[in-house]
Amino acid sequence: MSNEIIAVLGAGSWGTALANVAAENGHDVRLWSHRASQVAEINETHLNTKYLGDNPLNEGIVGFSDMQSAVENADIVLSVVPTKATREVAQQLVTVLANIDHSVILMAATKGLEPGTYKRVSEMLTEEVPAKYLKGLGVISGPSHAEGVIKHDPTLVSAASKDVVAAEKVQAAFSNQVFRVYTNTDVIGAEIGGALKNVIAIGAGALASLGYDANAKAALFTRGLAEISRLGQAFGANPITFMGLSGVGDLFATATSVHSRNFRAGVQLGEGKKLSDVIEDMGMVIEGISTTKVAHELAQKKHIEMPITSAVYRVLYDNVDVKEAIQTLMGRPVSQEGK
Ligand SMILES: NC(=O)C1=CN([C@@H]2O[C@H](COP(=O)(O)OP(=O)(O)OC[C@H]3O[C@@H](n4cnc5c(N)ncnc54)[C@H](OP(=O)(O)O)[C@@H]3O)[C@@H](O)[C@H]2O)C=CC1
Ligand SMILES: O=C(CO)COP(=O)(O)O
Repeated sequence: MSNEIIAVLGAGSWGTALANVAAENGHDVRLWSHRASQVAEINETHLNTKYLGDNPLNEGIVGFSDMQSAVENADIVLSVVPTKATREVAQQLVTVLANIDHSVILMAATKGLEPGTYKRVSEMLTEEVPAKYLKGLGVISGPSHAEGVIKHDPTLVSAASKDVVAAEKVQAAFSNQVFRVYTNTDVIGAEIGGALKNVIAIGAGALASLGYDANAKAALFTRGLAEISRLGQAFGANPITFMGLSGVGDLFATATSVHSRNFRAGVQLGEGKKLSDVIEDMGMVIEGISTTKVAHELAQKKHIEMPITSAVYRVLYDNVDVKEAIQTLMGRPVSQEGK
């Protein structure tokens, strides 16, 4: 394995965990954060306490406040900020790449859709970053809680890109005995699966808060995946992708785990907590809250049946009680499976 220079933009839980994987593989890893205090903590104590508690970070990770120093000579750049910060950070990256006249493989590990435009993260990056600065563009997706990755739980993800060489480079750079990267060319499927599973995970948390067991969970996962797949296919995704890591895999990991911010948000909403309090108390991005609105609007616009997404939307945005939302779902006209 060759030694790569890898810049990670965003030092939240996922950016830091991915930086740690790359540093453990012996790469030169630069972790950029917009907060100087966090950079100091990473460099001085090899910890990121706000996001990863007392889990020690590999000492090969160097924190940077200056994006240009982080990106200089980088082979691979990972964008791991929340969806809502993606364009802003991409614009800063473009300024840097123009200054140093450099091109990179750019991968997003963000899972969301842009409000208003309905764009996927890779679409935002394509719009923001001129092709002359790109040696390949793609996404990293799959069932991968930062809390598990940092503790070396065996984890599988996919690196999806139309550029197979770029995806293989990312695969080689990040794979090891506990972190295994598959390549995939279906970027649309990987992104729709990664973004939409968060909506179903909120629903799963709400179900859990009511004490419902395996039947209800299986119903939610199965029909949730059916509507994710319907939306994905409307955008040209390969339906097989939803049977893979960034589909059913990530849905399972997120909708069953207390590590998931989306699942936990669903539990709290089900317990009657106000949405604004749920967001404030989490202190980390809960992507599914915004994605639910985007997906609900998209479903209406494109006439795609997404009843579970609509139910989660009504709980989040219309203050509908979880039990009432479930009753509405169960009271829909009976139908044929496979449609
Ligand atoms: N956590 C996980 O296990 C996984 C997360 N993801 C996805 O990765 C993305 C990031 O998630 P995660 O790391 O968990 O999020 P966190 O909330 O843990 O961290 C977000 C990071 O982005 C920084 N940030 C926010 N806005 C900006 C901005 N405008 N400019 C620069 N930096 C900014 C935050 O800084 P500050 O501290 O100042 O707020 C923080 O360092 C999400 O889309 C998520 O869905 C995907 C797989 C796993
Ligand atoms: O995407 C994730 C795991 O694959 C993380 O999910 P949460 O954002 O819900 O924590």
